[in-house]
Amino acid sequence: MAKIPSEFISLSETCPNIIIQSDYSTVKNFTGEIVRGYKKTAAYMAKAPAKALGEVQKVALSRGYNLKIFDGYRPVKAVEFFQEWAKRPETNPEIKAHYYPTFSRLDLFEQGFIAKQSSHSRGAAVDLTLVDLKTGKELDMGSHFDFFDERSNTDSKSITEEQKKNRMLLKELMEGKGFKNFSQEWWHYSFKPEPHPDQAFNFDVE
Ligand SMILES: C[C@@H](N)C(=O)N[C@H](C)C(=O)O
Ligand SMILES: [Zn+2]
Repeated sequence: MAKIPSEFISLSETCPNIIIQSDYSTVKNFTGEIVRGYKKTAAYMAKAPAKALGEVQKVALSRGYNLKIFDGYRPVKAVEFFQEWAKRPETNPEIKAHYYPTFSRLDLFEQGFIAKQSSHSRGAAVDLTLVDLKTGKELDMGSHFDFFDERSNTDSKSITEEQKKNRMLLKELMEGKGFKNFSQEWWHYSFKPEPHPDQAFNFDVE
């Protein structure tokens, strides 16, 4: 049984039947490695944001969509792992082409796509998308999760009207329950006010 601090709760508890796709607990992410601190497919957040996400899910379900979570709470050790990874030389051109074709690893921090002190570690942020209940498929957002490029900016001019509409639907649902979008990444939302603004956590996702 996972040992989770009392300030946190599993999103599976506050959001019944939520879909969790934890790429960081696999090698299928921008580092090409299992990210430090991710021990299984699970997602946690601080209690207030987790409950607010449950409210988002209720509205989404009533409109024919479920939420798919890519990441919730992120241990400090994972953020450190990202920084160590960025200092290492490029090794896999396929991964680079898939996740950050136009930037170097270090650029990703300088450009703001990856934070050195992340609201994910404070339990306030979530990376997510919408899934159509009828088809079981993700809505087309015009770029995939963790595609670090201008195209992933929420108001990117390089996407279709349909993709823009899908991003705006996610934004409307999230903003309706107290989350704010990070304009550089359509999938990243932080709950405001943060319940633990001065505390970064470091327990494993297990
Ligand atoms: C790495 C990406 N999924 C993300 O969450 N980026 C924001 C800026 C963060 O690292 O907090
Ligand atoms: Zn994020």
